[in-house]
Amino acid sequence: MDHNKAPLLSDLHTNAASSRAGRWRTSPQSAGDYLYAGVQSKEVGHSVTPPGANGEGRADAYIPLAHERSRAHGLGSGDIPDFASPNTSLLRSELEANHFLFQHAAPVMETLYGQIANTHSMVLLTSASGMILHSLGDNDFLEKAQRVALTPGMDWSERGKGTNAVGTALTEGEALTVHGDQHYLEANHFLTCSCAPIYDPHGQVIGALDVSGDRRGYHQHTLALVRMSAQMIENHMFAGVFPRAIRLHFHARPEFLGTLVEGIAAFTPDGRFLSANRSAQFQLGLPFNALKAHTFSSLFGLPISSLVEESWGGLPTPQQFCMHNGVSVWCRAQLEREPTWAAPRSSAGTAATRPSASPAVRKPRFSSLQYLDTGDAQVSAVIRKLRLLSGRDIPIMILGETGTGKDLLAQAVHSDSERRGGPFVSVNCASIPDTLIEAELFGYEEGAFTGARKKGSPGKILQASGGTLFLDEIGDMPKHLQARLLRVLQERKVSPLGSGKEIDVDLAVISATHKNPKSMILAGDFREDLYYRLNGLVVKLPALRDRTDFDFVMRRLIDSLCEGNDPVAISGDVVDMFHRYHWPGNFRQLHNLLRTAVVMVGEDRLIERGHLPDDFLEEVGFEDVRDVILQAQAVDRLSLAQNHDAPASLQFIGSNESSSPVQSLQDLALQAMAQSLREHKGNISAVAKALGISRNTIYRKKHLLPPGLLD
Ligand SMILES: Nc1ncnc2c1ncn2[C@@H]1O[C@H](COP(=O)(O)OP(=O)(O)OP(=O)(O)O)[C@@H](O)[C@H]1O
Repeated sequence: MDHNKAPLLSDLHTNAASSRAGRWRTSPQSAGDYLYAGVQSKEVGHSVTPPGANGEGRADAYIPLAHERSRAHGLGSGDIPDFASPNTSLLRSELEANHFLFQHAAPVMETLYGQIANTHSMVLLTSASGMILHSLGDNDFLEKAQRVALTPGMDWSERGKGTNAVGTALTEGEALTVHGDQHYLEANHFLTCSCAPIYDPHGQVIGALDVSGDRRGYHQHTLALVRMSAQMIENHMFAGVFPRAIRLHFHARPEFLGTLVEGIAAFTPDGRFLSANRSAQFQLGLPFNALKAHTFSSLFGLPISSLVEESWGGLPTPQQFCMHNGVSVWCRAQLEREPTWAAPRSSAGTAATRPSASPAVRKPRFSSLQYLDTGDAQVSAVIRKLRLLSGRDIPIMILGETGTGKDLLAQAVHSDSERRGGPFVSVNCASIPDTLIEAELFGYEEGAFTGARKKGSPGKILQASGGTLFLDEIGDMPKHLQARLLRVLQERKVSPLGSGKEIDVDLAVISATHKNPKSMILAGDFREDLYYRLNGLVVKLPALRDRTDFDFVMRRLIDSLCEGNDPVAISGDVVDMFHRYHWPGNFRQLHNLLRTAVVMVGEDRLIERGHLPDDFLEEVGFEDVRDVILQAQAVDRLSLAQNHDAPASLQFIGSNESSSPVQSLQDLALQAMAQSLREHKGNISAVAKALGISRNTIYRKKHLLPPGLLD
């Protein structure tokens, strides 16, 4: 038989999708499986555990096939192996060629040897061709080993020695044990050998790690040790190979991050797959070659920029991602070096005034739930709920003032869902004239009405089939169309205007409104049945003024607006003003304001009061006065409650103190807040109620209040 045709075990596996022979038998049910799978034994056979007892019948299959290949190589089992002295010049050139492997393997071999010392065995490193490059071993066994040529420079390929752990593991691409008489050559029957192939970060077998010993000293844990050590070598090699890569470390259980069994995958700064270690391949359920066609976002459903954003600036906390196969894993990202487009993450508070550390050329903004989860507790809770519903096609209704990011959130839900490959079709029910909305939504046949386009139009609902339909400003949908929409949602069929036929549609529906749907129902403007059809989950986005991550989102917006120019900082005065303002237009307003300011800043790259529009400054000024009046009222309420003769603020204004009344009123208001906080033991809602001010006003004054009152 031609040895090239000699069968591999992997040939027998119908779902062996990998170039790494025989490795991919099944996809993981859970990434946690790898905790065990990564170290499990593939024992060919020995006298303690009978061949085949270790699952899948594979052990039985190795030996006959390997023996068949050995015969095909022209070997006879009784042959005396070639124990001639090793060819030193060949060894030298093989060592040079395998310098990278040797460098990473040598320290691991030492550690492994430490584990097996005094067990009459030795540790061997071989090249991909099966030549022994390095050996460490017990003296008593070494002598015997030398007799069977377990020394550097000797060839242990299947072609040279027939079935043996090194040769067979390299041929099958699988870790395995060959025990006693399972060696093809009788001369090797006194051995027990466990070997794992070593893969380089490009997915190629570059060598093998082996523990060989006297068969009487067999221990069933040896293969697991060898396998783990090979993985250790592979993980070491991984680190320095992709200098500009983004490295992702992941595992189903966060406590396994940073351990030997974590998955490691590398991506280019624009998200292309570079490499993955064994655990990563196992967890992703794809072999190396199949992964090459993937990107970070096709595997993790997120743009790589959001990962950079999350992980930049120190040791990031692990984040939970859902992989393409539905398995959820904890991830930590490491940047080998800052990609030119990475925007540094700033923290909340004063850091918001800091400019980026380097020119921030960001990729276009992406939409994903992860991207939007920037630290505000209410937003995080919304995102948590949406993640739980992901993939269930439960209708979602997003509430929130104008500009709070309802549209962006809907896009994020879509791009994190299994429908992300399908269309995301947005219809703004408020911006389409009543007369056209029906045609726009349901489509029309050619000539269905005057002004209709020549060839007709499929309509937004049909366009969204296979993806997500986003009905923005659903509260503005004309009532007569609400019934029609309800029918589409119930029956999942659409009938274009002027056509008698009904077409099946398959879509997820997200709706949004800045209005209060319940009040609209009460007022008779919104059909209750449609509301209940749309509100599988209702989530509310907070107003910008109420967000506790204001500083972070502001900083991120500024960074994205700098777009490759020098970074821009923002003065403390402006930040304070932003904190005081109530932002009726929310993100949209902040975005517009900052866009102008970033263009207007001079060479000192600092946004100051003068870079803000006059009407905005006027409004802030008005709000400041209103704030003072509110605070004065709060003080008065408190003093009246304490039976003072006259309201404290009025008493004060009537006195002849020289300091500014505005400043002093603020002090009084602060005192009132502090006192009330003490009385209500820090319960902000109770204080807000008692003083007649918003909770947010209290939060905004946090930095001016005595420490410990508001923690
Ligand atoms: N979390 C965020 N970070 C930065 N920008 C945001 C964020 N959310 C929204 N934006 C920006 O604010 C603007 C308004 O967002 P979006 O259209 O999603 O709001 P909306 O609530 O749907 O508004 P409307 O109710 O008026 O339709 C967009 O430019 C969007 O990119």
